[in-house]
Amino acid sequence: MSEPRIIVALDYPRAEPALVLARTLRPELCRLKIGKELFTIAGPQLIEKLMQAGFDIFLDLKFHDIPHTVAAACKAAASLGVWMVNVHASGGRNMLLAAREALATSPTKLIAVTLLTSMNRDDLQEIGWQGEPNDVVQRLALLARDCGLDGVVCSALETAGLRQLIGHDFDLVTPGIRPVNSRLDDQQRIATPRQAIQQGASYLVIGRPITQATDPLATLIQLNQAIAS
Ligand SMILES: O=c1ccn([C@@H]2O[C@H](COP(=O)(O)O)[C@@H](O)[C@H]2O)c(=O)[nH]1
Repeated sequence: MSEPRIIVALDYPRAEPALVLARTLRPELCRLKIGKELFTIAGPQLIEKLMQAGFDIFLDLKFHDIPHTVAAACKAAASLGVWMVNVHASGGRNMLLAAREALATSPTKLIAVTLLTSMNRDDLQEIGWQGEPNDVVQRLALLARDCGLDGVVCSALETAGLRQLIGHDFDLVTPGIRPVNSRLDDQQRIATPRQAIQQGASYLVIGRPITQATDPLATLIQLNQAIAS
């Protein structure tokens, strides 16, 4: 069986519901993502339990700070044995290089967030970032690649362009995945799972469409079928 391409975002306020959901899912069908909310409350202990259950973990803490601090944080995160960690590409070259250097001998993947999938053109203008979302994503992805990172977080709307620009040896991790007829919630740059894979995404981050489904396992199986066919 090929590696799982879906990463389920466990955005929960406590460990218990995350563990309950994980017990219904299977490591051959998905990886799991732990973000700021759940890690703040449940920490390394929960990661350990989920890894013992066989899941690869993406620790999505999106570090963004001075280079020394981010390097130390990445090292601490990777020491938990997680599969993937991330930083914000907008932290700049020195921060990205420091993060890369900190994980130089680690098997943990290091990727950078380009532009949050909850942001659109107007949001960009308001914070004074030049260009369209696609331009910003390409600029930051090239910077991340130059600094030796393993990939970036972007929306599926930018993946085809990034594949042309950067090629295939670079992970493109895409949140903002919404199956047809599902709620947008706070996401703005979205695509269906199938569109994302067709456009060149390596991994799809999917939270609420799975975690809030009546039957999360059945939904995960359907989504895997949709991206396989
Ligand atoms: O640009 C980004 C970066 C990270 N995320 C995270 O992905 C999930 C998406 O959850 P949904 O419920 O499927 O919207 C969430 O944990 C975010 O923190 C993102 O959405 N966009």
